[in-house]
Amino acid sequence: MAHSRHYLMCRPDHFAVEYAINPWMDPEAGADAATAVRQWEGLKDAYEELGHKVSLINPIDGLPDMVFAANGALVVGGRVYGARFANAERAAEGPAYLRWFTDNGFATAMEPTETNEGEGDFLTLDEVILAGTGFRTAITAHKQAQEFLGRPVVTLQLVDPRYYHLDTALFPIDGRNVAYYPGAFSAGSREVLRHMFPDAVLASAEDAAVLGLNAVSDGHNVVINVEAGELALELKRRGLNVIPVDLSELRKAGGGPKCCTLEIRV
Ligand SMILES: CN(C)C(=N)NCCC[C@H](N)C(=O)O
Repeated sequence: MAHSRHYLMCRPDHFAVEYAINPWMDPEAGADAATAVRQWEGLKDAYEELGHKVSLINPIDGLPDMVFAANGALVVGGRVYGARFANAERAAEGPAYLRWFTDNGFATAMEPTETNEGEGDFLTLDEVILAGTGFRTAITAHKQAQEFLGRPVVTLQLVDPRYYHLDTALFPIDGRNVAYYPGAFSAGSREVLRHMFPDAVLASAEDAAVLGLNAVSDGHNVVINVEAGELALELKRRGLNVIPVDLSELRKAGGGPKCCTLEIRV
């Protein structure tokens, strides 16, 4: 099918909130792995019903955030730029994801020297890769990714700790346009976004606060957190097919649909 995508996902069998590395996480409140698995299955089913291919990486006991596959790498044109996590709690995920790619025939794979959290902070459009920095991914990784992937990388400065990854504050609607929450970005980066995307969808603080920007679009269908009502209406007004999903359990760790989804672009 024309809009078919290939996604890598990781079943949240070992999901938990045991540490706090972002403001959404409260280890005292915890989270329920069984509920997370059920909600995650709903997301996987939604992709498969849309005709997308889903591959799975085995979850590893002791890595409760491994469900957030988007952070595991950045894959463009079949080249795999590996992740190097900012926090020790997730450090082992980088090599695990890179190994999945080398085991599955991706010969051009790079173990990065610079701190970066994969598609959490790198979002790929047709002509450019947008890259977040400020909380997790180092600006030096933007340069390294550009050199390795041969695509222009545009740096965007994140300023609100609740929106610690670029993909919590912006998603590509298609290869040329995006939706974003302006409050997550510095004044200079807001100007860059206005300049690059004059027709962007601007999300409200309320929709950002339910991780409504952590959505996955194939250019026609947008899989988005069910609570992001106003944003969903605007996307529908623009002719997109909106598929709401409930990932409230995973939001307790600071993640949504996009966090659970690593796109494999060959
Ligand atoms: C948007 N993406 C990929 C994410 N925002 N990922 C969720 C990571 C959550 C994890 N507890 C962490 O803080 O790293």
